[in-house]
Amino acid sequence: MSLFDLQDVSISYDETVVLANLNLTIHAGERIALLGKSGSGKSTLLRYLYELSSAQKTHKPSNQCAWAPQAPALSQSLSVYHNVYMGRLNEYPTWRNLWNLIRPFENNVTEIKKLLDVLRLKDECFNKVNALSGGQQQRTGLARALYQEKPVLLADEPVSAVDEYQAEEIIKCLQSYSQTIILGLHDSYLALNHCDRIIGLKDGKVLVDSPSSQLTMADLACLYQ
Ligand SMILES: Nc1ncnc2c1ncn2[C@@H]1O[C@H](COP(=O)(O)OP(=O)(O)OP(=O)(O)O)[C@@H](O)[C@H]1O
Repeated sequence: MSLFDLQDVSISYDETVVLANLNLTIHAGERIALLGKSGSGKSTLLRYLYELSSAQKTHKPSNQCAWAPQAPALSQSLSVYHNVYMGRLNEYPTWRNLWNLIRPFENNVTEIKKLLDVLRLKDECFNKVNALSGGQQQRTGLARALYQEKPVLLADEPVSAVDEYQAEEIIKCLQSYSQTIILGLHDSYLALNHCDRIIGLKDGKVLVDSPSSQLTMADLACLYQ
């Protein structure tokens, strides 16, 4: 089943075309890494896909995509727990959400702590976001997206602020929460080892689009020259 089918799509900011004449089909179950040097358009493409999925939601019960941007909009004066819980606000009635603000529900705390454990944020669960580092805040945004348990996850640089060991753990975690993942990454090694398809952007175009099993690190060097 195709989730996204872009035919000759160009994406612009005002008059400036960032990605031109894209032809991309993305299927359910794929684990895709978007690669390319800074400014090549990875975030632009991810945001476009998320907006497309949001626009399509009138035809579906709900948006099937969770979105973890590079700079998540977090409520700084609330705890990590409450920011993650916000991923599911729409699932519950208002009275329950208000009650949870004062007295968190045990089942939600258990679920969220399990997720925070993988993201190495468990000890921060009830700390306010404004006391966290940039990397911890980014992972809080990622936890909020994962907590939605949507079948598709679009994540922009989800592991840019962690060490390589933790990056591998986090990518595995993303794969266990969502059937389809599309990640903007800077690390070609991680992309080759944890994703099954690589889409490489350069000069406003798709320069590479292949199964990662058919690519080596040397094949990806062209994206950064
Ligand atoms: N809101 C915006 N308005 C105008 N131009 C933008 C906007 N956002 C991004 N751009 C431009 O679009 C191009 C692609 O940016 P984008 O953020 O998608 O790249 P990227 O590959 O995600 O970069 P990075 O790896 O640094 O995050 C860049 O030239 C950037 O300056």
